[in-house]
Amino acid sequence: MLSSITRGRLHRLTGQFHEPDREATYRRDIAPRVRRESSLSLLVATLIFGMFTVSDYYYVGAGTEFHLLLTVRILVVVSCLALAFVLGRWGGYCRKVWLHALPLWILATGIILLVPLRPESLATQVTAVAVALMAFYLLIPNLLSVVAIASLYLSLGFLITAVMVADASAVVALRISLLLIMTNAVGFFALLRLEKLQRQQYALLQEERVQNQQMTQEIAHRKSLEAQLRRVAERDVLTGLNSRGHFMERAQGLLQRAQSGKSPFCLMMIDVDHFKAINDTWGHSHGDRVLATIAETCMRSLRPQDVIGRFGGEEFIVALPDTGPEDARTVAERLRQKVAELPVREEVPDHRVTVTIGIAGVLEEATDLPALIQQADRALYAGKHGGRNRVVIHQDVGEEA
Ligand SMILES: Nc1nc2c(ncn2[C@@H]2O[C@H](COP(=O)(O)OP(=O)(O)OP(=O)(O)O)[C@@H](O)[C@H]2O)c(=O)[nH]1
Repeated sequence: MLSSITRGRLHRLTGQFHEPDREATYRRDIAPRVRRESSLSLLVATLIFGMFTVSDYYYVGAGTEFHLLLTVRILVVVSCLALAFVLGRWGGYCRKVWLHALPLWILATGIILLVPLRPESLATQVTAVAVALMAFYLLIPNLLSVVAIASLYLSLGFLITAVMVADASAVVALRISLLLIMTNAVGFFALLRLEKLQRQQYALLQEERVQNQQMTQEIAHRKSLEAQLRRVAERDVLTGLNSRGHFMERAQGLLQRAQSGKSPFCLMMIDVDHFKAINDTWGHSHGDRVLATIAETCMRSLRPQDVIGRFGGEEFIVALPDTGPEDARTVAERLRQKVAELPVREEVPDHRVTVTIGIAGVLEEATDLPALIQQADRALYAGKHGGRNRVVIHQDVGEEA
């Protein structure tokens, strides 16, 4: 099915694209194929032309005429073979159209020259000319104008020679003319159709390529948008830590791995003490900077395999794989101390920022993440209740760190 893309874009008589640029691109794209096919067709046609030496001998026998015929055939064959080689290597279809036309003219001249040398076999030669014309039209691809002109030259040249040299009668000349007109017409329209079909196919292919390219670009754009969205969803804007949702996903994975590998796993809830007072006294922007500094401090103090996220407000959450409660306490203590020593004098002058940390460890196999969070939260609450700036493990809720 041909789309509207190609309809009306091809010249009626040449089958070429109306737009010169498009035609030039088309020719450039098919140049290697045309070169190959032209060279091969020429090779075959030349060899067939040469093979007719046998029939020359049959018609004229060994003698001067035969030698002349042989010379013509050898000249045509040698020059055409050389041109077939040149075409195959350098026959640029766009710039060197004359190179494609030349062998056709040589072949046509060779065929015309046979008439005075073998006038008695005119009938056979008419058939040979008709076959040669069809071969020109059908075997030489994508060169309609070149082929049409060469065919016209062969037809007229043959007709004139037949009348002038072989003394063809008016009736015979008329018959030859009709046959050649018919052969030319059939050949021309067959090649015209072929040229149009090939260009239509090419145009459709181009269109498809453009669409595919657009689709690829669209897919790449969407993928990059998706990645951007994912990054936004996974990160907390203020602190750069994992967002709550992303933390839950990652922590869930770590917990499952710990449970199936029967390795210890702990969860830490970190809450900034009296943070409301910081906001109220120095403003939200100062509060934000304090939160970001604490987040950075925590992140730097953890191991690469630990996962930290912002749980909400001034609360952070940490998953510690391969860590038992006592080791988690050590980590938490280190964190607590580092926060307490933070140089945040610029943000909150004369204020010592502290955090309270609640820890829960997996004791039973069935413990799930929400339960663990609840336990850590309870420990945190106990820590707040117990005076803040401390670490509390869930199993010893009520005790001070
Ligand atoms: N600047 C800033 N403040 C926030 C943010 N998220 C939550 N807060 C504030 O953090 C404060 C938390 O206050 P509370 O829950 O009363 O806790 P607290 O004052 O830290 O007291 P304790 O936790 O009991 O020690 C609230 O005033 C929130 O508005 C944030 O992203 N930036």
